[in-house]
Amino acid sequence: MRTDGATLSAGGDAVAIYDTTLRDGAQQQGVSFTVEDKLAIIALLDELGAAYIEAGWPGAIPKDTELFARARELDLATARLVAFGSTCRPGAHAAEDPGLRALLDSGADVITLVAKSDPRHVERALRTTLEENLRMVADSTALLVGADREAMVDLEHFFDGLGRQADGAYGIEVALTAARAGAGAVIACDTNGGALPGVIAGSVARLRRALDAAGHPDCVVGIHTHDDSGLAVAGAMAAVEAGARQVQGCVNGMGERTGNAELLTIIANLELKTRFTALPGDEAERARRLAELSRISRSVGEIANRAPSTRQAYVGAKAFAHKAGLHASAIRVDPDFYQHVDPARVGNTMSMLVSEMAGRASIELKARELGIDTSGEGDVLGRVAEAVKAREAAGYAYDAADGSFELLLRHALGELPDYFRVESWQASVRAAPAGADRFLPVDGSTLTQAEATVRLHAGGRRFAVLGEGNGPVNALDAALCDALAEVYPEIRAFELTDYKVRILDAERGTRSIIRVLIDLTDGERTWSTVGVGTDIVEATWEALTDGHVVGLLRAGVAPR
Ligand SMILES: CC(=O)SCCNC(=O)CCNC(=O)[C@H](O)C(C)(C)COP(=O)(O)OP(=O)(O)OC[C@H]1O[C@@H](n2cnc3c(N)ncnc32)[C@H](O)[C@@H]1OP(=O)(O)O
Ligand SMILES: CC(=O)C(=O)O
Repeated sequence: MRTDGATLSAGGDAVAIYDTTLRDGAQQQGVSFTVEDKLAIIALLDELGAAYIEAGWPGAIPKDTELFARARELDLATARLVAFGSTCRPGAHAAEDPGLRALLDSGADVITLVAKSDPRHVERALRTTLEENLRMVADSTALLVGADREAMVDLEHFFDGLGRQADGAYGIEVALTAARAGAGAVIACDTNGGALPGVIAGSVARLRRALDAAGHPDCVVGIHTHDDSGLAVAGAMAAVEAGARQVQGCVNGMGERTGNAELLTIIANLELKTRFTALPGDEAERARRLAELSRISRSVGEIANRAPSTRQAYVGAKAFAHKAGLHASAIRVDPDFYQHVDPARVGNTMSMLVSEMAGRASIELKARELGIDTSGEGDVLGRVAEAVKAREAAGYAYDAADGSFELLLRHALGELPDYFRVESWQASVRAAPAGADRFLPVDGSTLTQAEATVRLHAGGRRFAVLGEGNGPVNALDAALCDALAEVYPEIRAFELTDYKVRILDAERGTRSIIRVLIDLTDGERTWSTVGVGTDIVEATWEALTDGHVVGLLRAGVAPR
């Protein structure tokens, strides 16, 4: 029984999830999977419960030929591996087509063939007749079926073709030809990503009716959409409503040009908002699989070396992050007021962002998220909200620096531990030696040298430490770390993972206010801090010292 959101459909049914991250997803600029990458993603998709994983085009791409050879050893729990290819060439017999032979030799027991279904493409791109294209589809499909393979046919440019033809019959005829030859599924492809959801729904319904009327009720209709109009998921959902029972897409919306339909969003939509099922198993089993969506998104992103968008529906790191004070005040009563589903159902979490848009409720909820009890501290909440607004007006940005916010809050609550006290710091940069060639090849060394001195008190002792580095920030960091590590050896594990600088009033040029945001990790936890100043080193120093305090706090270190 689904409880979240609206029910989009009255009739229940199972929709087969067909992942094409490894084939169409790999058609995205900058994506290049190794065989090992593909094997790792196959394992993740199988864990998730995809019905089909289109893993590549053996015969056309050598790595995919190797992948299918190695995949023979795989023992997949839910998924079936699909080899992708095209129909035979015009004028050639399917049985003699080297491409089809390679698909059969791949050992894949499911094979999807792409076929032209728009007369314009048949006549101008394939340079053959409409009849010959039907013959190619029939022969190629029959060859696969005759070899005991499950055959599917992608109807390339299906919607463009139907839209342009006076009677719109050819795309349907290609589908019926494939079904007659034994195809188990015909997939309506919005290859150029230009079709609107209403058009997709109407055309898919028409295709379904045509197959039924021709005596092929068992031939599944699939949908394959691209995001060129920003409507790939909407188109796929509309197609399911209209009778499609297989949905193709890619994890994190990877794919050619603007990408394919984001498959995880479709799975979540189907499972949480319709009566259709997208994952295998009973209700408890499907809920368990659904809760893996966020992890799968991140893992595939890591393997592809393309971090998913933090704003990605359902699974993005910020998909349930709330910034507006009015939202927070209602969320305090019930998170459902500003969330379309419970984030836990897709393995995600809610988070509060504190900024100039915060009210007391935002501060209270963020404090709760940080494990800080603010009950009975109504005045403090108000004061902190005001302080955040005033400091953001001066250039700070707390929604990207929850570590700095924690310090502000703990200070207001009188709970900020006194780890160390800075007496003074200074940093200097020495210019390149006279006569040095600034157009020398870059070899990792720099032409400038920097040093910094930090004087501070910690653990009842005074430290005066000189640091050297390849820049003033690096030198300051070295000096601060050397001084503090005498008392707090824990900070040796702290590592800077990101450093962002922003000029806040660019029209003032080099006299501008500078904001520095840094991300730190101790290998277990990550946190962010912010510093503001008229000087980049001054802003960095603030972010850096705050970063060390937050790190000690989060590691549970007591002041020494
Ligand atoms: C919509 C999609 O995303 S479909 C997936 C597309 N994916 C890829 O193209 C990735 C892999 N492709 C490749 O490695 C190569 O393009 C190959 C090996 C398939 C073909 O390479 P080549 O033989 O050098 O041909 P080329 O790429 O120049 O052109 C494609 C040929 O296939 C033909 N073709 C295109 N679609 C089809 C089809 N559905 N059925 C049969 N032939 C087709 C074209 O007309 C063209 O024929 P031509 O060589 O007589 O002009
Ligand atoms: C088959 C395919 O990838 C397309 O038509 O977009």
